[in-house]
Amino acid sequence: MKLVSYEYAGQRGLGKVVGERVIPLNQVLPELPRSMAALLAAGAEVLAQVERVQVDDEALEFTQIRLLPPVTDPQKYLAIGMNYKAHAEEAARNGVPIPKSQLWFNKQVSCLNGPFDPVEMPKVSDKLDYEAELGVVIGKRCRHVSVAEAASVVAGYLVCNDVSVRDWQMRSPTFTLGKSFDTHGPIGPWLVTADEVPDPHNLMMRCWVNGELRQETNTGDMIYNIWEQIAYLSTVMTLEPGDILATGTPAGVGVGFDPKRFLAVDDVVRIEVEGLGYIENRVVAEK
Ligand SMILES: O=C(O)C/C=C\CC(=O)C(=O)O
Repeated sequence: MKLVSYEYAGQRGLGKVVGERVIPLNQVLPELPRSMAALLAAGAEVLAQVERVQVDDEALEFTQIRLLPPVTDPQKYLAIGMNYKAHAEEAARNGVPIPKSQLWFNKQVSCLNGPFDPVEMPKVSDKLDYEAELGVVIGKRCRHVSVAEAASVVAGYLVCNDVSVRDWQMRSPTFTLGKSFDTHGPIGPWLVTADEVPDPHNLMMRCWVNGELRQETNTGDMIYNIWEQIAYLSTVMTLEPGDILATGTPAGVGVGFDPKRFLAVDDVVRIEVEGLGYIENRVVAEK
């Protein structure tokens, strides 16, 4: 299934994508939770009910709705740095040491943004950068998950742009502030449930800026794979339904070029992951 969060006539709801249309799930199933994290927490039986919903006259056209981040209310949005070899090497050229273990940082959930919404160029920096990433959405409350069990706690996958403000990122070893400006977490366009992604470690991922290809990889090139990431994180913390993990960006980020190629106002960043669709965001000046 492809599940969306959307806004229509001033109301927010959950939808299921069928072909070119979106079934307004909260209209068809009034008892259904209105947020993705709550829907995932409701469990397999409720999701099976959603699976059975058929398209009818109530279905909306994409032109009628605004897509929101598929998960609008995660408890956590965590991202791993330097998780593709060629990217770790380009970062090392900028003086960022190659990590000896998984390097995780927070993107504050307040940075989440819709798949086609504008991304702001901060007033305080012009070092704005893009990072194409495969996103994982957790489907079950879990702790101490083994590598072998990790696939069973995944609800699905989506496309992420881990937008980064490089000077603010490097002001502190946690990266957090430079990764967390408002609007700097576009995700989407929908959550593709795990049953429709037979091998998340074999997906082509690409990023274009104004039509120019900047990043291209296969997700099989990750240093730490998704199952290792979930096992590592869940050693430390309970993961909750709706939590989002960004699984690393490949080589080709703007700060990796010589001279550096940061984003400018009016640039358009498009990121596509095979089987998951694409997100596309224009850079605008911060209001
Ligand atoms: O300065 C660089 O070259 C890149 C630094 C950090 C990489 C990063 O943010 C990541 O998410 O990976």
